[in-house]
Amino acid sequence: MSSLSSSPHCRSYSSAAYPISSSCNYGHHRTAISSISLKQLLPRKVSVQSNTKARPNVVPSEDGAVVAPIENETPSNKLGDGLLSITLPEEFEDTTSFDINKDKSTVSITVVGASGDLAKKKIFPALFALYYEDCLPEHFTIFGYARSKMTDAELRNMISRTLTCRIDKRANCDEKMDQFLNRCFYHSGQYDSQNNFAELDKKLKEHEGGRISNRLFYLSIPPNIFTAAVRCASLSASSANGWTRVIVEKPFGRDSESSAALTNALKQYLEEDQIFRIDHYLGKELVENLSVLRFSNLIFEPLWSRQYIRSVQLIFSEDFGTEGREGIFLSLKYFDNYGIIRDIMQNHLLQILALFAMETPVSLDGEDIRNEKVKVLRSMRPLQLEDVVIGQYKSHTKGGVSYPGYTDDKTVPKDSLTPTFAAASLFIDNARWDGVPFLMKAGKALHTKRAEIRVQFRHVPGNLYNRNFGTDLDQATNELVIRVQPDEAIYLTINNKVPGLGMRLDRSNLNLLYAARYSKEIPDAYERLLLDAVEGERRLFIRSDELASAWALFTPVLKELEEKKIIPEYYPYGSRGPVGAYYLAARHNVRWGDLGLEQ
Ligand SMILES: NC(=O)C1=CN([C@@H]2O[C@H](COP(=O)(O)OP(=O)(O)OC[C@H]3O[C@@H](n4cnc5c(N)ncnc54)[C@H](OP(=O)(O)O)[C@@H]3O)[C@@H](O)[C@H]2O)C=CC1
Ligand SMILES: O=C1O[C@H](COP(=O)(O)O)[C@@H](O)[C@H](O)[C@H]1O
Repeated sequence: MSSLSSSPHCRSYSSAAYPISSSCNYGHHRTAISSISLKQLLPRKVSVQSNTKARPNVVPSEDGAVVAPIENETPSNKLGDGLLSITLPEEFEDTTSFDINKDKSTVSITVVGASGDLAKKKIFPALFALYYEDCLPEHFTIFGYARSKMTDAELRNMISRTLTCRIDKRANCDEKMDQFLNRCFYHSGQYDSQNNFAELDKKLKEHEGGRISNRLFYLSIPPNIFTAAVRCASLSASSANGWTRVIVEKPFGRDSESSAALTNALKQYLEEDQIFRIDHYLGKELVENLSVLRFSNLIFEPLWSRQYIRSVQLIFSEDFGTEGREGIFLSLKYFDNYGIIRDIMQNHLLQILALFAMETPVSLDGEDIRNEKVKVLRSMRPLQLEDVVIGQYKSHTKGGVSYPGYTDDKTVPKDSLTPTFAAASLFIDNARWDGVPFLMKAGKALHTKRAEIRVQFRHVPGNLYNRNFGTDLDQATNELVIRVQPDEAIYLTINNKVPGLGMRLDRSNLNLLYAARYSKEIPDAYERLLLDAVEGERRLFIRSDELASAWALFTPVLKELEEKKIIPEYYPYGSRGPVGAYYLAARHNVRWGDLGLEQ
């Protein structure tokens, strides 16, 4: 019998959505590995190995039966030698896929653009974190691919500078790093050369050693070379007998037309289910928690509509500008060509909005969730010029320190009108959200670094405490805040009585501050997304119809801003941004929830 490899951190469990799941140190994860489905096996006898530490994969035993790990072994199901025999009922028509060749399969991850900023800063560290947490498959190899000439040792040296170990458990860190680096290799090649990718293919095969090869390509390169790289990778380095998946980084075009052209080009070489468009905000812990909060707590879902919610605010701010950024920011003047609406709103904030506003999906399956998100996006009104305020930061001196303006950067044209700040009001024209303003605000070089979702509830009708108790309850309505970063938290602002013999009202927060509640370090978004891509879980990746709907909302206004050369409102570096944003909210009878905050 094939032995099932065990990881002390992996356990199996089952649920309707994720029938067989593994968990490394992150909590649950899905396994959707190609091979056979239970349906194909029925009504065959199934043997289950009672090894709680085993990975939850199913392998054939010598007599052809299927062997799977189980969580709990009882005397009644024990057959002997840790084996259990069950016959599956006919109605167990499950399409669950099991990896019948676990020991015979391998995953090769190729980081295309390995010499770049994102690869160094995020991708390799995330891969190491996955390895450190025992989340990568037993047989895996990592290849860096780029034009730069480098040896394996040089790549390892480069990567090692950005690897870190979890603060909460540094045990065996150096050892783990060495083991990880020994599984990293490099191949130098052009992005548009089939020959170079064929050479990579040869090297990958050597490492795969005859096992079933599953291949993941992470395109960490400028967008103008996405298609060439996909063409060459697909034609010359696709897996011959396993899966091939490609992670694509944003930007996915700069408007509806260019995005559609990119999608069509990718689809010449890849099926939709091979394309993993990454939006790293979807991998953030608190964004993942959004659906859990809403759908697993009775108290929220009934309030989640126009009836109780006055406005929803999606706020992103950074306390630094675009100066000094490396990688594509610097080399391709990316930001000046895209601006904050394309950089943050059309993707990160809109994705959060869609998750926030969607109807209950049929299940937690990736397609069911993405179907609901698309419906929200398709129900939205395309943005109008009057719904948008744009700004650009200018230089400012504070405490003797002088901060540069956006156009002071040598790589930015002096007359650039590119917005570094934008605020917008969006509407979802469906029964649940009719008339509720969804306000977005995103900016660079502001007074603070923060990303949060603020849900402002309506006032209490006929409120007994409306007057004379120290608080204007028409203003002091409940607010639910999901702080994505920093200091991840979920808190609800309520009105309460100030203790004492009198009757005075106060506002307080019921606060779930993650750092106080959990000692565990929160994984980086890239870790979650890379693991999902390896496991074939598509829930957090953007489907092409989602992308097209997202661009349809923003493209008209982006064109109008550019054609009419709308001048941005200038705001000092480190300020709260243009005052126009406050008027925009006021037009909808709303105040930005982050206004009163010190930081
Ligand atoms: N950096 C970041 O913080 C973020 C990046 N992204 C996206 O990730 C991808 C990679 O970004 P980043 O790492 O910053 O990019 P880089 O500019 O660092 O480029 C990555 C690699 O691509 C190669 N390259 C760069 N310019 C060209 C060119 N004109 N023609 C051919 N090859 C080129 C270089 O490798 P070599 O010369 O060795 O071939 C470089 O090391 C981009 O799509 C970007 O939009 C998304 C979010 C954040
Ligand atoms: O995608 C992008 O995100 C970063 C912010 O990401 P975060 O995880 O650090 O919040 C932003 O700086 C960059 O402009 C944008 O391209």
